[in-house]
Amino acid sequence: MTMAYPYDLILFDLDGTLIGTAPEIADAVNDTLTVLGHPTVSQQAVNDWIGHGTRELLIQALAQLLNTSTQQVREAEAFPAIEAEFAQHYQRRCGTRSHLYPHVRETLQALRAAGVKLAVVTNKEGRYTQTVLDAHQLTPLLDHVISGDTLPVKKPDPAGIHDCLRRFGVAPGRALFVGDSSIDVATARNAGITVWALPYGYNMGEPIESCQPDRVIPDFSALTTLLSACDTAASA
Ligand SMILES: O=C(O)COP(=O)(O)O
Repeated sequence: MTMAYPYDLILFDLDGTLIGTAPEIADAVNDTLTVLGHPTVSQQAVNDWIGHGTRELLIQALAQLLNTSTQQVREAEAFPAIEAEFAQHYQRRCGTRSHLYPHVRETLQALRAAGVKLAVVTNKEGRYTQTVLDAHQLTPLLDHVISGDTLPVKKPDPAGIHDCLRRFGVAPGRALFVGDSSIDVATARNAGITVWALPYGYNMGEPIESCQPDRVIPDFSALTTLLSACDTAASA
């Protein structure tokens, strides 16, 4: 018998939820800073800057090093060239030091086999999203991917979720967001869908409980167990 899950569509954040990407993001940022003749930044600092896309992360790193505002970095004449330099390093680093979190692949496979539509909604720019997903052979398991530059707005704007709901003809009550940060919780709340959160990702240094997701789940095996329990409860 095919498992009937309580959700027809599950949307996943990428960085810190499906894949631990922080080490190779730090490598690319530090490659860039080294070329520019700046000191490097720590892994912890990079972890805490993840969330608004790699462009914003690079801006934060430069603002800290140059002791200036993010606005000034964003508007600096030299910034486009720095971003282009970073792009080369990040494309090269993508997939080299990231890792899939435990039980992610089996969970996505099981959900897909049960007919649940699966999508990624990330703030990471599209070209890097694709490289990271391909490096971990996740692309064939996903029905749709929305990156930080796919739409005119990114998370916490709910447009990415709305796009997926429309695309798959799913009502908000039948969709679940699984993420690792306050940005993900806010995005799901803005779209009016349920949100479960993992505690091991990147939440700008804050414990995930402080964002008040509907549930905190320890890992992906718990996700399957909880969804199956919902099924048992529904059919009891
Ligand atoms: O690239 C980022 O900063 C954030 O990416 P995420 O939305 O997948 O967490």
